[in-house]
Amino acid sequence: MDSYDICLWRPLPLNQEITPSSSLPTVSPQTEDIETKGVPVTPPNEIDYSYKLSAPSELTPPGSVTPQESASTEGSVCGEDSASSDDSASTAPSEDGALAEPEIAVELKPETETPEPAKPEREIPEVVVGAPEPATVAVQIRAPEVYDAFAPAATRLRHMIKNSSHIIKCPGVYDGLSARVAIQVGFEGMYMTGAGTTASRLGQADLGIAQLHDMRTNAEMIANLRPDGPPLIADMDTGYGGPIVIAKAVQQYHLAGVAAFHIEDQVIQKRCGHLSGKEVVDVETYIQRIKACKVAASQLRSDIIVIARTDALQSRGYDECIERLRRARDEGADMGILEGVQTKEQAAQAVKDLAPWPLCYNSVENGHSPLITAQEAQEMGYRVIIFSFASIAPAYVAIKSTFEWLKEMGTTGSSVTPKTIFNVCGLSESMVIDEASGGTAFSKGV
Ligand SMILES: C[C@](O)(C(=O)O)[C@H](CC(=O)O)C(=O)O
Repeated sequence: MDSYDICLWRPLPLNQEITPSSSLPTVSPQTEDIETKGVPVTPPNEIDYSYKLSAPSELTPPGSVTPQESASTEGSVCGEDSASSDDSASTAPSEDGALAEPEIAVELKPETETPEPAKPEREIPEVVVGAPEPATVAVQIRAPEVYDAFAPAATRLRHMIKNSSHIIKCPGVYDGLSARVAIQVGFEGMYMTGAGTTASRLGQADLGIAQLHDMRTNAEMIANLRPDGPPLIADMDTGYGGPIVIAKAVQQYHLAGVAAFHIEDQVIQKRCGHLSGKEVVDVETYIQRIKACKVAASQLRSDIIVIARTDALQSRGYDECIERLRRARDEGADMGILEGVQTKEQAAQAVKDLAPWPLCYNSVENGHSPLITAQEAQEMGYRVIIFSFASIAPAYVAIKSTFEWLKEMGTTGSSVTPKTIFNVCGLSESMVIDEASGGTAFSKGV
């Protein structure tokens, strides 16, 4: 028994103030170590991939096309470039959704200047948190500026949660392209939605159909697009089994490079948290799940962040949810999610009731919860906000309206070039690698 008692590893807790001595050491990449003679290579996080962030003024509000509007707008093609579309297509909403098409200007020369780490375009204003004392402390922690791009994503996310005064906004991504767009736009973190993974990989509804293999392979691909990029929070549903399977799931997510995951208390035959008729397991079974996560993470010496989610609101009420989350917290869960909150007041109350334990808000627009913006969630004291449907919903709208147009007109009317997509998906990264390796794959252009 003793040999299994290896829970000595204690990752940095998220609900305690950190001191400089517990901060990550800053690693300055040794450029000369990775420079080969005659083939100048910059460290991975210093390569100029020549991506340009869109200016906020160029952005079209993503909510500007609702599924209803799209269905009823004959001939409109979501995601088309009106400037270069033909007459009929020019009625369509502006191109690339919210994205200005990046000019591909592949720079194969080594950088002369060290690039700034991606920063949000607009500073998020400092907020005064209206929560009671402990929550205020948890939210206002400002640790020293330490950020190591080479640290595991889990470690980086832990430090981001501890060290930033603003809420970490994570768009839901469900495949490589949506994740690439999140990286291109410059998000600090990403969220792999189980609903979106199930819909896109399996063509199925969020009913517990996706299994560990489906989820892990998707998460692994997304997390490794840019290992030094935005940390990935991934859905782990119910953990896909009992404690042994859950421990395997944690191991697989850890090895996949996932920074954080949430595990819930629904029965294995679960459903989306924003559907009615959810059933939850008893508290002891839920706590077993959390313990299994912590044992596995501990064995792996992993910083992976365990987010305990409860779906008990519908069937057991608010107080039992808070009790479940408290128990999960006491078992070492790093963060909590109260799924499907019914009112803004309830969302704010949960932060207060669980303070200083950090909470993540799951924003499912048009789901069972009220619309809460990132700013509002920040003011309530939430530390992370995930927007589960942020890519799958607009993708559906765009694909459907384009297909309707194609069916009618015999052409998509699209102005997006193949290169636009390839650029987002790392064309220039591949070119840099080829050039630096002495390859000539792109010597005649691309
Ligand atoms: C967060 C979630 O687990 C997801 O898979 O994205 C879903 C989102 C949804 O299906 O509405 C959930 O909230 O259960």
